[in-house]
Amino acid sequence: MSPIVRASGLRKTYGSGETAVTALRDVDVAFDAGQLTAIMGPSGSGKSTLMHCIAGLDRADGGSVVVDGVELGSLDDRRLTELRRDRIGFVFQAFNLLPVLTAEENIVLPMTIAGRRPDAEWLEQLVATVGLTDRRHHRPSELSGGQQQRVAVARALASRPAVVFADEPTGNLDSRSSEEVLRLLRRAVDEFDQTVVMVTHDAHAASIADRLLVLQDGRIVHDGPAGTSEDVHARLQAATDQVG
Ligand SMILES: Nc1ncnc2c1ncn2[C@@H]1O[C@H](COP(=O)(O)OP(=O)(O)OP(=O)(O)O)[C@@H](O)[C@H]1O
Repeated sequence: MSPIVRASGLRKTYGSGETAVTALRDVDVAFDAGQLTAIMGPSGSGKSTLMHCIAGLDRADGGSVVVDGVELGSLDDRRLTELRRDRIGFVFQAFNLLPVLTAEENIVLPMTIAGRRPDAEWLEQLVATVGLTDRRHHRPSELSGGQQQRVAVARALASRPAVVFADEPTGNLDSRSSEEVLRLLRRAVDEFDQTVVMVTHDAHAASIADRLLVLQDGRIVHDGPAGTSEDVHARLQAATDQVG
């Protein structure tokens, strides 16, 4: 079975000359379907850059990215936007919900824009799974941070994308809401066979993953099972010590 996402020889440098910063150095990585992967690493190690390049939010300087069988480098901006809308789900630290829309309208928005209607039964299941059945007609300002992030997770899952990218999904949440969001991402993988890739600074969040990638200075320095929070912590420490 071929992976859902594959990056080969990915390179990215910001700026030029003396002030140039190399954020990715020949990164090769593949993500199989139905797995939850956590990406960790010290600040500035290239996590966001890697996620943005493999999610089609930014273009790498070299190498290739294939998502769901499509080589991103071959797409013009319009096609890339369509691929992101149709095949990729996003969860951001800042929720990014539209304030004038209700929870349910936010959930179906990407599909509405694409001119598609979500299957009614699937929508019911999704709203129930994220625990928002009685809040579906509320606007974001009437919801807690945890509830808003659950809306964002449902929105990411609504079109049954090939892959969901979550960038620090618990970064703005208290521990109880974080736990709820993490449990949801885990359920998306276990029950809906969703593929999820999550960037996080939180060792506990990473411990719910199947796989842990650790980045250091634009390279992957660890790739293996996530294990417990303590395991994650030790991996991160080892990667940091190794270079620092
Ligand atoms: N737009 C940009 N212009 C210049 N340099 C950048 C830009 N974006 C990132 N960088 C640099 O590239 C490197 C990798 O940054 P990146 O944001 O990918 O790291 P990160 O691991 O996600 O960090 P953090 O955990 O702090 O979010 C850093 O040295 C950063 O300063």
